Amino acid sequence: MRAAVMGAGSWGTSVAKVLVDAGTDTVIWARRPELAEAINTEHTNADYLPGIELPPELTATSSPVDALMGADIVVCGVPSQSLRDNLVQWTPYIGSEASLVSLAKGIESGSLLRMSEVIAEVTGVADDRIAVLTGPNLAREIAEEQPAATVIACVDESRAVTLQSAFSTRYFRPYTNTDVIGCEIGGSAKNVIALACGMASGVGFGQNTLATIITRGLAETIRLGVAVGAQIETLAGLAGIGDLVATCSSPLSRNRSFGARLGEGATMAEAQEATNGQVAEGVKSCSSVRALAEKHQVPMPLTDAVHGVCHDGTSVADAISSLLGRSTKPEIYRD
Ligand SMILES: NC(=O)c1ccc[n+]([C@@H]2O[C@H](COP(=O)([O-])OP(=O)(O)OC[C@H]3O[C@@H](n4cnc5c(N)ncnc54)[C@H](O)[C@@H]3O)[C@@H](O)[C@H]2O)c1
Ligand SMILES: O=P(O)(O)OC[C@H](O)CO
Repeated sequence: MRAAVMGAGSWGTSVAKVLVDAGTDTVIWARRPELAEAINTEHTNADYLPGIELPPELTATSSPVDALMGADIVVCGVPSQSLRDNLVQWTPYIGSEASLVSLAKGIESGSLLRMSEVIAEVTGVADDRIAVLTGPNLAREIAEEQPAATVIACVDESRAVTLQSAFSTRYFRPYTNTDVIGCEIGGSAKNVIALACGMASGVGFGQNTLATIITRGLAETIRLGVAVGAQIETLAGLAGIGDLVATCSSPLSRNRSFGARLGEGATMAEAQEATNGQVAEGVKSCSSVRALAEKHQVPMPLTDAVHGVCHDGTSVADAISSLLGRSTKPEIYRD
């Protein structure tokens, strides 16, 4: 097995390390030649994972063609809104039998497609060769080899099992799932809910508020998931509640950190600084998740509130008042 990890940000680099540690021959593509050089010679990626020693077996290149040639597994490790443009460049060099694995947790703006749908549309690859890797996986903790589980989802269960083995290490434990939709909805929605948790924490609210947002965030994620064909069990698992809890609770989360700065009174530009130049997917995906919910007539009040703060100039205080001012309802409802 040979893997190409396309994207040398924090998660692409951690996943490349996992693959090498799992015994999979791996090359990582970095946009900047100097980063590829640093990975090859110093075995570090100081911008994204400072202090982490990468395995010497991991090779890097700034040529997407060199990375993709002969790869059995192509791991898509760039942010959601740049995946389409990158895939257009990569497609001619992707092998006819290769598995494509999406790492990105977002919904494409405009098209409202999930990342596996973007991959299928651009590359023309059939669904049974497209997989998603998602779960409670903060990149730095995985790079530090802290134990964690994840999900590898593919409609072709046997391909998911093959990939499971390519990504299995003594610290990283993948479970298979055939519910690609549920895994992608869980991964995209949790970033938006983590922004809300960050805002609450930035304002100074404690654990009751956070638990309320996580639980009601899961409720609206399940409503959206069910409307687009996800299984509730998936959202009750690692790709749903698991990732939601990790992202909403950790100061390592870029989405939570971004929200926390907004809750403290920072502007959007100031909040961006809290992520050290790394992507906080929920900032853009709150609009596409909201649009997807509107398309399916699914109420997502927390997502609406986050969208209002990030894109409509609503203050965090007004967003909170408006959420608490909504009419009372039963805990469980579907419409
Ligand atoms: N970091 C994590 O803990 C983590 C964990 C699981 C999933 N993810 C998801 O993985 C995806 C990638 O996130 P990340 O954490 O590696 O992000 P990052 O910001 O750390 O790195 C993004 C990488 O993509 C590259 N990039 C950015 N824009 C690009 C473009 N237009 N064309 C080509 N390359 C571009 C950057 O140079 C960088 O190498 C996101 O969807 C994120 O939600 C992240
Ligand atoms: O840092 P975040 O907020 O992008 O979250 C990282 C991962 O998705 C957690 O599983």
